Amino acid sequence: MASILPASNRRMRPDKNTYEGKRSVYVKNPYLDAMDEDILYHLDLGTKTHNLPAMFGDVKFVCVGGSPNRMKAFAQFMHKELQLEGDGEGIEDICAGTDRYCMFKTGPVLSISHGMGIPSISIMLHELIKLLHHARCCDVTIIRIGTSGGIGIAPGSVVITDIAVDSFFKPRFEQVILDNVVTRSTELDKELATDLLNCSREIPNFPTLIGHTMCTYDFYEGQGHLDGALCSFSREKKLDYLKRAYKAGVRNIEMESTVFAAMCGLCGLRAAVVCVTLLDRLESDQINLSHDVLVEYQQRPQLLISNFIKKQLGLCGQMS
Ligand SMILES: O=P(O)(O)O[C@@H]1C[C@H](O)[C@@H](CO)O1
Ligand SMILES: O=c1cc[nH]c(=O)[nH]1
Repeated sequence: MASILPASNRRMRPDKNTYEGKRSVYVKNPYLDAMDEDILYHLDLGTKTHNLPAMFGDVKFVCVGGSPNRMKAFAQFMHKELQLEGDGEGIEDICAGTDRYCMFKTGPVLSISHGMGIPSISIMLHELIKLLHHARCCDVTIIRIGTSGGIGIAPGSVVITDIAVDSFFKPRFEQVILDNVVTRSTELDKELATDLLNCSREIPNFPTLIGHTMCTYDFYEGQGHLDGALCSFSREKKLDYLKRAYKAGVRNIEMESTVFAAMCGLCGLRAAVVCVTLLDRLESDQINLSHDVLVEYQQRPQLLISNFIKKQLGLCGQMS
């Protein structure tokens, strides 16, 4: 992929953020326009060193997930599904110059890892959103494809999030800015969620539902695990909490959806969260699936999203 800008182009700056009749990617930072160069440090990309419009201008779908290997596997899968040239095995990590995140591009689909938890995905999203903005991308759909703990549903179920809630079951993300707390909405695109659910119905034996997703700051104490290094609550308290979550509409728990929904919503990205559940937290805490089952479960959101993307691109006669 041609990525490094010739010296003569190094002063090139993106145009203003307006694209007639299209939904552009917004940045809401008055300082950005005045910057001579924007270095996307954690992605090892920049506006002077890379021709971002040439590299990424055609991106229409961005898929993100915690694990670098999963996101590479997804890119290879998309390569096959979109019937792109070659076998996709040698697909290049665009962010190879940093080991913070990895990024792969297959046609109009970008696949990026975000690590675990709100701080990690938040840093990636700041730089990704600026990247899409600098590249003048428009009409971008972004989907988090992840794993989660289910509440009261069979392991292996795929949950499409209608709204992300915090540990108090509230649809909000509280961003600490300097020494202020700013509350942001965590609503996701309802039409996109419904389209994804309809798409899932075309896949045989594919348990899928729409529900609230609870996003916590921690895997163990934050999610009521009895198996962490620290645990100061009883089994009864844990179950009482998870049952109250279920009653509030929560069907799964993970660690990124609130900030993902908040940031994408503010920046004009059509966003969805699709996570497979690895266990039912009313039944257990330890994830003891065999490797093969774990791999198969993790592929479920990938299969759904690949079918969805193919449909969107008019390749629906070739569903997996
Ligand atoms: O996308 P992944 O599968 O990494 O998402 C969940 C939430 C945490 O990042 C992690 C905890 O195991 O998995
Ligand atoms: O229980 C789980 C499983 C995966 N990811 C989570 O955040 N929680």
